[in-house]
Amino acid sequence: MVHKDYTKYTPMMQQYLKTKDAYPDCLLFFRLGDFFELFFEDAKIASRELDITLTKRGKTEDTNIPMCGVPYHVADQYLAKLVAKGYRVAICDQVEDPKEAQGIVKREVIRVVTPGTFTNEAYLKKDENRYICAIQFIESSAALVFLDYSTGEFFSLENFFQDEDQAILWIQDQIATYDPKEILIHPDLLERLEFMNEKISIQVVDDFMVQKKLSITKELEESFFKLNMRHPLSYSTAIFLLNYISLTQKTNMDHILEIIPVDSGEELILDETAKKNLELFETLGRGDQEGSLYHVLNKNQTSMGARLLRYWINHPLRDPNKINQRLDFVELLFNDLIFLDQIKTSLKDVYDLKRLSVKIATGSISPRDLICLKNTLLTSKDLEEKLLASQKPECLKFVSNFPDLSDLINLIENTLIEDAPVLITDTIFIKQGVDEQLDQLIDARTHGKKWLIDLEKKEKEKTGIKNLRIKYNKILGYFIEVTKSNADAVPDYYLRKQTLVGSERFFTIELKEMESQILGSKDESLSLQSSIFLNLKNKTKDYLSRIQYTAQKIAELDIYSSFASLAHSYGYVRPLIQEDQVLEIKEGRHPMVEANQAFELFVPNDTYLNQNDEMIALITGPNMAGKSTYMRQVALICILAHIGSFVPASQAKIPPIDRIFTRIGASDNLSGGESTFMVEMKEVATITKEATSQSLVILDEVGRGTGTFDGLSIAWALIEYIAKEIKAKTLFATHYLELIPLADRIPGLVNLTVLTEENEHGISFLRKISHGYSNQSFGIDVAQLAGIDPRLIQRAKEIFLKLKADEKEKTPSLPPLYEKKEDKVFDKEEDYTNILKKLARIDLLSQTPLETLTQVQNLQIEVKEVLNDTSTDK
Ligand SMILES: Nc1ncnc2c1ncn2[C@@H]1O[C@H](COP(=O)(O)OP(=O)(O)OP(=O)(O)O)[C@@H](O)[C@H]1O
Repeated sequence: MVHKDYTKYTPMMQQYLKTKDAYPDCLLFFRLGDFFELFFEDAKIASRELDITLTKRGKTEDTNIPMCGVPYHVADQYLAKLVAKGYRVAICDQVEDPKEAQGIVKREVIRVVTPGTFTNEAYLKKDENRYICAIQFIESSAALVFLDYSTGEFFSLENFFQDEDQAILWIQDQIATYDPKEILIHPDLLERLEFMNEKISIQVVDDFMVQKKLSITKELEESFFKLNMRHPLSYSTAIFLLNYISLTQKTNMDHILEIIPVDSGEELILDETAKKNLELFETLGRGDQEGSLYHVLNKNQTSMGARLLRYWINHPLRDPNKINQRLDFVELLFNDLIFLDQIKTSLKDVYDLKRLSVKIATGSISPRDLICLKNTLLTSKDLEEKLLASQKPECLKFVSNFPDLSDLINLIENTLIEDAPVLITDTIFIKQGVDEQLDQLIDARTHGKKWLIDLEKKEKEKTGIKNLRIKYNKILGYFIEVTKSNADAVPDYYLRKQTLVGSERFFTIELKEMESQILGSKDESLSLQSSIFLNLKNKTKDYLSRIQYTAQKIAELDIYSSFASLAHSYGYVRPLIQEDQVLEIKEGRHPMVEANQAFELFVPNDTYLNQNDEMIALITGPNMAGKSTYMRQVALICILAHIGSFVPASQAKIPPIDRIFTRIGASDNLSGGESTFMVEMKEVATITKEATSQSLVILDEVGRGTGTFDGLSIAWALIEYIAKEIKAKTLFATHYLELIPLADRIPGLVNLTVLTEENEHGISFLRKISHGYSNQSFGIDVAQLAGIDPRLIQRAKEIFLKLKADEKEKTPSLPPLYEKKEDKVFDKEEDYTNILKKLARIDLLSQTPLETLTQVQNLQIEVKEVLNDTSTDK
């Protein structure tokens, strides 16, 4: 609602309404004295969302104006709640001293707090970045930029797509990876995207035009220049996002030093499905962080390390050299426990430099923060010295470009006392010797205090009043207090100031004079300290890029030491990264199942996959045997190796992998309007379109979501397709026993099974993978273990025996094997004869109509193929 007629309101309300009308999509926090107040509709929303009392202030046309408010010094606490619920809040503060104001105090919106730009670290998750994102999709090119304003981390991604659906999928994958809290997007694109996370705040942008000239650092300008050369769409998207930040934050952005273009060609790609299925950040069932890969790996001492680890897991490397560089460092720390311990101990004291950087840039850093910065920089110097002293080549390389921040350390150390406060008050926090005038003022204050003590002593002696005290409060200033019983003993020169129930308060001319000296020096020293501190804050800005770089180095070191500790705790080994496309794991374990298994010991298993005779492993075995665990374990070991971690195995050779695909049940999207089977088929479609011979494919029971024949046929055809067309290393778990004989017919396909033992008590799981197959599912035994009513189990057993007995003793006729067209030597006549022979062999009397139908359908396909080939021949 726009309030056109302001005249019926008081001047203060008019000021409020004009400001509110300029920010219609925000709640307006309007500073009145020590409170931020909200009025009208805003007040109703805030009182509901923040659970604060709704009151009223004044009236308009006989109706009360609703009002509620929050104390200004704790406003962030309420802002955090509002932005978490997706609101934007405009902060309208007093921009002149009320004492100097003529008429109504001048107020302006100093900042708009939005879900993606809220930076108070007390309310941010320590181990998670908080991104704001802008997206553009123009003529087949899609660009996304992600900025964590609280740390200055800035990334761009750009891709070209021929297929629009693929572009949408890609955009959604990136959004799921970075999990932004706020998105700037064009309405047309918004319509085509499906946001799983409803908490994301969406800002619809009709036009990505830049409205304001930006003031950015030289470093950022340079990286923008490079970005514009390679990815112009990302460039314009990034400029727009920064423009938005500048318009809402109304402050500088000097902590944003570069934009990093993310090149997916250099990464092992993990789409959202794979991340979910492999439980990289949360468990499948309850969505808990505990039990995820991130949780097992995160042994970091610092928040910076914990956040960087998230990034590394989301973006595993593909280049063996880069992976080996990380592994070298982990190995070095792994082999030197004392050194590892020293580094971990030092890292414990490290402060979050990245989140400090936004405070430095915006000038909101406190004296206490600067002391923390100085101490962290001292620790970083100490770490650098430790690494240098080790004389190890990896360490020397790591510290070779460590920035020198000694000047800044000295500057802070020489200016601030160690116990510096969070808020600037009149307490002294600037060191002696920094400013002569300040020293004199402090002297006067100290002298004044001593004078007061002496005066108290002198007056006690003079008057003989033992409990005479000199006290101070804000209203009366300094005064002499005596109890009522001694009031008669006070001398004439005592002037009465206040009478209380049990005491009398006086002053003297002498005391009044000293009071103005002491209080004057207090005010003066406060303003002098503030200006010295302001100067220090400004100088600190010059060191921002070096501070950011140090933060990055500390975060990396933290992860390396975390990986080394993890390797020790769980007995991980360094993987060998080799290009020959052989994946070989000896005694591999599942990192999360192993870490969470308190009672049962994890049974290790071997894996061998190559690009020739052992490319696809078909895994059969009873329910609950451990098939899914085994397949996930292989994928997780590959991911661990690609992020530079040791792996849970006794030996591992891992080839560079371009992408891990997973098709594992239970990830249906019913709320998104798709059936379980449709989701399954979409995932299979992605695999067939995008997997390459360097991919790892995990397929768990593909086809089980539909009728047996459909499901079996799809599973069968998929195995053939992977073996012939894609040649990706694949693990395929199934209960379709009909697929087992395929190993004899499809080169590269091998059968694996999980061993079990049967005894008089039923089935026991050995969890051991072995070559071979299992043609029993033991589904009823597992149902019994699950506690299903024994009567139901008994009946199921009877039905099972009956069905088995009815089964005809015959080898099912198999459809012809898939053949690649170019391999086929074309002979029309011979083909027709073969088809006719097959038709003649169909045993109409002994098989079911459905079986006959399937066989005829297959023959029909073959006939069509021959006809097609003939027509292209002509
Ligand atoms: N190697 C192992 N060592 C110890 N426990 C294991 C091992 N593998 C699996 N398990 C445990 O066995 C249970 C079943 O494993 P999993 O889900 O992998 O079986 P499955 O064969 O895929 O079953 P289904 O066919 O019913 O899906 C899990 O709880 C897991 O923790």
